[in-house]
Amino acid sequence: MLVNGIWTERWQPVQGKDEQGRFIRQTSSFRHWITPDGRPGPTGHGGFRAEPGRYRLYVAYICPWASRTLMALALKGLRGLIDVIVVNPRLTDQGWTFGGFAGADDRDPGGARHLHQLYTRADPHFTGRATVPVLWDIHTDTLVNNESADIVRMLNSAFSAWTGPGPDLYPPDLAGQIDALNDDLYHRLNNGVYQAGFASSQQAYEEAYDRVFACLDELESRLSDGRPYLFGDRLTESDLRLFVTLVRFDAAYHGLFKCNRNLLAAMPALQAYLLRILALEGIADTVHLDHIKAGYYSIKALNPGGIVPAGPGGGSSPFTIPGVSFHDH
Ligand SMILES: N[C@@H](CCC(=O)N[C@@H](CS)C(=O)NCC(=O)O)C(=O)O
Repeated sequence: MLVNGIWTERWQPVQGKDEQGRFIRQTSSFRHWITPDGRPGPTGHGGFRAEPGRYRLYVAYICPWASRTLMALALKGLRGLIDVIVVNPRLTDQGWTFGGFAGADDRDPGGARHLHQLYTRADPHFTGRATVPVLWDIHTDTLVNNESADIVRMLNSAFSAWTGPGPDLYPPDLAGQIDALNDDLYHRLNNGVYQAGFASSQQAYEEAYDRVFACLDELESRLSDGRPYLFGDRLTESDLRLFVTLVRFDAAYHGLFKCNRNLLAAMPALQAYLLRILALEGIADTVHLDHIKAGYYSIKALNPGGIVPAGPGGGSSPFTIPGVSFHDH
């Protein structure tokens, strides 16, 4: 992490913990918004006008938070308007780096060797973790936003002059319900699996494990009425949030994070939902199972030997579905 602009190599996967050993995720620090006319959004400064070719999105395919921004790019038809740079999935003692892994970009067009250099370019005294995703403004050479929830929401509306409206991922009539479900999904599931994986006490692990599976059981029952998406026929932000955790579940969370009551493949409604979203145009390209496995299983604190498991695979693999071309990278 960075301390007053200086990189410290004492990187710990546990971002913070409370007195009971519960994992705590750091809050994001750059909160500016791209808006159609450059006016400030709900937080941060103005001046970030939606323009094709002006912005760059730095992601790691391993990272669920970054992946939801990639899903939003795909669904909103923004892949040609915003440049995407993919980092190496293995976190090093310099944090995220460029190059050295198939499917990752060899270099940063902006000249950084490590992602943390973008943070210090934007704020020479930055203190905190250099996380992905990063939304970068090429024109003013600064970091716009490093909070995926904001990025998904601004991509939903800022660029409609170029793309047309596309699917509304945050429709006003569902906003309150989406906010409530997002909050619940974050605490019990998206971050819940990390709380299980990075727990430093048995009690903290078991609490997180129980929350994860209680949440999955509720979602399984919610989707068992045949609805295609969480809120019925409309795909929303909440679906992006659920998908990114589900698609990593059997490959990483079941084994490495010890969320092992059952595989997701054993939950038919959730599995069908996962495959339904994976089949949407552009979504399979956001999922790179080789990055996901290599990245998670390189976390030394959890897997010192660095062995990457061969499974899951075979007939029950979620990635062998007819009609969906899934590439490892
Ligand atoms: N609040 C952030 C969280 C992002 C986050 O935690 N990213 C992780 C990867 S999944 C990261 O970059 N970790 C690097 C580190 O902690 O040093 C968001 O949703 O955008």
